[in-house]
Amino acid sequence: MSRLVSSWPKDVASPAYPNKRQCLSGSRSTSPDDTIRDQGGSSLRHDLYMAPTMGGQATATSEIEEVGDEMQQEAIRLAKIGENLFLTGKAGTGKSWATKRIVEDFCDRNNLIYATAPTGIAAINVDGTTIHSWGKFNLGQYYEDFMSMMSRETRHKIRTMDALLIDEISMLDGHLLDVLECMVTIIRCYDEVIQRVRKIQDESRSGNTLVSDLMLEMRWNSLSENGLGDVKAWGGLQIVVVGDFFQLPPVPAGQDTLLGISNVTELDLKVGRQGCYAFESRAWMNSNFQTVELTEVHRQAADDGLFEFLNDMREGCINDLTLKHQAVIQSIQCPLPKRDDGIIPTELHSKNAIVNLKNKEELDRIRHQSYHFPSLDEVVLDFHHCITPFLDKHNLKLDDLVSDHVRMLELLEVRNYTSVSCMAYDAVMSSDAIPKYVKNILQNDMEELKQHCNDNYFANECRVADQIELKKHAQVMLLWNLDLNRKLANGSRGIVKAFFPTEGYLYLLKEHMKCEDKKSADHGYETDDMLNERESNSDDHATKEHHRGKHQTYSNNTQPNRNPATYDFSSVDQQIFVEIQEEIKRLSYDGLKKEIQEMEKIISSKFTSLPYVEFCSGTSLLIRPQSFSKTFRKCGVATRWQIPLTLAWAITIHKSQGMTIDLLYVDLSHCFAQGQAYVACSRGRSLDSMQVVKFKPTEVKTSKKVSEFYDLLGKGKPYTRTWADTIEEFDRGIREQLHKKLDMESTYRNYSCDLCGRPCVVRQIQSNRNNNRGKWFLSCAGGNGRSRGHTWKLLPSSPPSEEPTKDMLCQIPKPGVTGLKEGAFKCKRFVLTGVFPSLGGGEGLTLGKDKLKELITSFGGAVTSSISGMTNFVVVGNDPGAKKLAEAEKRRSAYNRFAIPDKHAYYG
Ligand SMILES: Nc1ncnc2c1ncn2[C@@H]1O[C@H](COP(=O)(O)OP(=O)(O)OP(=O)(O)O)[C@@H](O)[C@H]1O
Repeated sequence: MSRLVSSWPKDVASPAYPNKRQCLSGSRSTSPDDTIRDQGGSSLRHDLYMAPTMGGQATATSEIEEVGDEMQQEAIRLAKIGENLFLTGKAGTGKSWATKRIVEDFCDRNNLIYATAPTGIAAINVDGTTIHSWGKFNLGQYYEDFMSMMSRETRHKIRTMDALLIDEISMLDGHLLDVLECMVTIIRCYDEVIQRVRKIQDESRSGNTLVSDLMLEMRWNSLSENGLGDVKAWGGLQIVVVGDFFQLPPVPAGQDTLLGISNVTELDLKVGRQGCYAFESRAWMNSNFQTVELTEVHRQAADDGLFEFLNDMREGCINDLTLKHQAVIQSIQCPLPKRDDGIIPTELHSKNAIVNLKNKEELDRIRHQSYHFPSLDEVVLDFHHCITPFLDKHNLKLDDLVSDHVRMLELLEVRNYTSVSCMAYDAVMSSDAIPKYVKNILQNDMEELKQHCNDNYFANECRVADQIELKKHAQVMLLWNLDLNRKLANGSRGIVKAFFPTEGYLYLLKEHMKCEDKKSADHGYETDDMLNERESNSDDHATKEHHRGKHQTYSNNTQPNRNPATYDFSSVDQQIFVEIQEEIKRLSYDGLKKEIQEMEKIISSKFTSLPYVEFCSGTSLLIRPQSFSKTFRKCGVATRWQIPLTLAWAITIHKSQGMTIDLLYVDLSHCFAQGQAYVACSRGRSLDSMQVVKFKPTEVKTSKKVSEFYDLLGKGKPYTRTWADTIEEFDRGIREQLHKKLDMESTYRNYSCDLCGRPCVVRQIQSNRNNNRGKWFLSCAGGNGRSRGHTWKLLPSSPPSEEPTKDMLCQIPKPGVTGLKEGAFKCKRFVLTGVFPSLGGGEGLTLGKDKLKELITSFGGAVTSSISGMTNFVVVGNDPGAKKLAEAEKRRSAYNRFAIPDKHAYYG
């Protein structure tokens, strides 16, 4: 592995070459015509605000040069001669710039290179696709079905391509890189290894080990023993990886399966893993990369000390502040002057909740009608894992139960969007053929899963909000990779132009479908409608159901007639109407069919109108709900149907990686990830165009592993720790946790509820609210815990040496300590947020909250966990939840509607 370091002096400005070519990511200038004029005072600012971050890049095209600096040229040369290349360097040194030139160079030579990145927005930055869509695989977290990745199309692509480029490599999981390498090698050397692979797959079916893990093992061990050791890494494919490991790390996979669901064993836990760096993979070790480290700064071109400061931040060297550091910190903390042109800075924050609060503030300034989009949340059990064993045991077939149930619902004309799994769950629960004990087990599993999804996925992890409020002219960001070719990815920015009736859109879709069907009929093909007619004339319903598939029958037939002969579009803007029609015409026949099916589901729920958004790339599109889901292995799936948009006056630091932002405001409070503070600050161009608040040198986190990796790289030595070590460590952690749980359970086994006397159970807090995740608590196994006054007490982090007495548990004071009259809070509902140090809650502990709750209930009040239209008081402590504050604020402005969950939503 070689390492080349630039000899270009940092303080010498690069020569200004004429701009012959447009920047690939392309900024669109804001013409006077673009300015929205019908909105009053703030309109100009809302529109102009889009300009600095177009396409995730605020690059001024006039600065782009045709020729790069010395090291950029060296990188392009190495890629050209076919070397495997690792292109790295500090933020703003022109890695993405050089990457685009490498891709151009391949294209000029008619060589096939695929530019990819781990996220949609990073992929757009290099005019590429995401690594997942390139590989056409659906790995999820567990890489189980390895062979299904190898579609004929993928195989052809991988065999015929010349190079694979991966940008933002710091965010790519090391284990995934190994899986990719294995896949590419096997495909490129298919004939040699396919027999072996089939054998592995057969063997793995009988055992418990994951197919992909076995295959990886084989790739590195057995294959070489069988004379395939000469198979080169990546099967000889050229690899170019680009990125800075000091920036954001891969997202950890988490440990979802620590749920007490039936049939989930300790073995299942093994697959919950932590993210690990790409340089920890065996693929990395064997890729024999030539390393080029870019050192010349292009983003922060001004000689104001910012670049040097950022470098020290990157490497975690700002604990002992020098005078120069102090001068920079002082300067970046100064507020930015207000601009005459109305442009306001792009705000970066560490957490979604803070971003949401800021965006809400900006939204409130717009004087247009609000449109509300409540999500549709579903939880379904993993049927195969949870129910099938019981059905088998009782010699029952799910198909029989489900179709009975479906027919019954059809008779009752129940209009509900739901999945077959939900139906099946209901079918099993309402069937007399299923013994009660099985139903109880399933119900417990379902409750456990629901609780887990509500506390974690729906409350914190899902990247789209449960309630979205939008207005015309709102700045928005897409949360879904809609179409990378049209630069519509997770992170793309846009502005809401209008709202369009969902029924009207469905009407247009169906009208177009009719035209298409007519065209096909004219050409002599049998259309879906003709097929339906033929089927309905047939007496044999069983055949019909078999022919069309249950799911389809279900979702179509339970819908009301949504085929109005005409639709009144008089309230819709003519131009937008035409644009939407044009967009519909772009859909393929299958795409149209799918769109109609999905829209039918959506209409049956809550989405009565849809936002029409103009994106920075120039494309305007009607945005319909998408399903955001998370699979809990062997337990079930949580799905949220929601419009994939979020307000975007402020964005999270994670979304900003790769951007250059001309006018920047950064709030560094609550930074949690390594490299996060560095990524945020390094988006700015100069000291006078950025403001940073809540900067604490001690909060600037860097990864020891990454420092070690770059140290070794500097010495020309390889990094030898692999993700397998990381996983082993992780497994060890889980095992320790399990043992601890057993210890805790046996220590507190004799404890019973203070209120009802039923036994208590030991559990761990799953939600990370108030940083409480992982803390142990003792709660009544029978009642609904704290809210009803049953025992709920935090436990010390490890079991005491002797048997605990009641005194050793956290004590709650008896009521009557205030001067309030009895029943003073009767019929009043309270919500508490934050910590209450004066009542004993500190460092994120809920102890103070418990005491306050006890006091409120002792005076007749009720304490609920979330704010609703019934809430009378929100009691705010230290460090309150931003979400709750925002909700309280919203309710105060007369928003008083309930989102009533659907029967099958299993939510709340
Ligand atoms: N050779 C060059 N000449 C002029 N401008 C350049 C050159 N290389 C990069 N730039 C400009 O410098 C800015 C930062 O470049 P780029 O985004 O490629 O850096 P990066 O190393 O990829 O940053 P990050 O790590 O933050 O993603 C961009 O505005 C880019 O257009």
